[in-house]
Amino acid sequence: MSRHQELDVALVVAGHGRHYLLETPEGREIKGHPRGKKSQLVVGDRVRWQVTDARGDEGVIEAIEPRRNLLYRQDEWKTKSFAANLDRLLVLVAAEPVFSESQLSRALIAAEEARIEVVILLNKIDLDGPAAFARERLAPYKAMGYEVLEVALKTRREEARALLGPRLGTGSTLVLGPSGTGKSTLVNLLVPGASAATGEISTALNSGRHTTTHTRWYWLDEARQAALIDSPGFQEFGIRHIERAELARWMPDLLPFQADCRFTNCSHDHEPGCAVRAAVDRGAIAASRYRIYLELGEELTQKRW
Ligand SMILES: Nc1nc2c(ncn2[C@@H]2O[C@H](COP(=O)(O)OP(=O)(O)OP(=O)(O)O)[C@@H](O)[C@H]2O)c(=O)[nH]1
Ligand SMILES: [Zn+2]
Repeated sequence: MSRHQELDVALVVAGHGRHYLLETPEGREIKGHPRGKKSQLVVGDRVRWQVTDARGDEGVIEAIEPRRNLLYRQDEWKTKSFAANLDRLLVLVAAEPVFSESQLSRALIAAEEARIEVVILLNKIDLDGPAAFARERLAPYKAMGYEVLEVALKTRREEARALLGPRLGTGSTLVLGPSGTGKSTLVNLLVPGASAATGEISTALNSGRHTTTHTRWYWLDEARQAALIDSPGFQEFGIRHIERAELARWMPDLLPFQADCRFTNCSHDHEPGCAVRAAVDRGAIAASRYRIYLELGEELTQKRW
């Protein structure tokens, strides 16, 4: 048993640089400072802490509890963690702007590898033409087993709330979505007062912008059974942490075929007797997904320096 076992537990609900906002089981907010120089804490972490001030609202973080999972991205230069101890990932896409299938696939692969359940949410279905096109592009993802929900977060608010409320009603959900898809609209629909909280943090940090600049945990209900985690936008979802040889394993449409390849270490690229390529040829795997597989495979094969 760890020597920190007798200390109080708290949840990391936000982090800015070297400071963390912790929440006690009673719902009190504590300003937490990690011991040591480098800190690896992320939102969703549970920590053991010890009070350091007379009022009891500041403390030092002594230890981090083991994580159930951690979602992160990794490019050539750095690793960026999104959050820990997630029950699901909600990938938000929209009819407009047209979403990148590569970015979507990257998020799904990272979630599969981290064993985190995924829900794909298509927003702006009030835009008929673009929505039909988006649906078409999402069809392969539905076919490979992903849950795809559809909403118009701005124009059909009650309908969206009725659909998402129960679906996200337990556990922690991280929301990822490119800029302009309606991430703020989603958070504000489900978390009354969220924009004020974002503003407060922006003011405190002098960032002056009322967009999400930090990852933040929001409770969805008073009983604090369900949470939504909002995180800032990013350019590219690097998946350098995925093994090249394992890539197809995290792609549910490729996975069932690879056992039938002639070579057990088939890269599904050029080898004879490749069952994955045969499946692509007869349309059992979407051409777009195979293209993404090849691109990602290439990326993961490149030397790091
Ligand atoms: N037509 C339509 N527009 C929507 C819907 N939901 C959001 N929008 C619009 O889409 C734009 C982007 O919405 P935001 O919620 O600001 O998107 P965001 O993803 O937070 O974008 P960033 O702030 O750039 O990160 C806004 O102009 C919204 O009004 C919808 O259901 N239908
Ligand atoms: Zn193969």
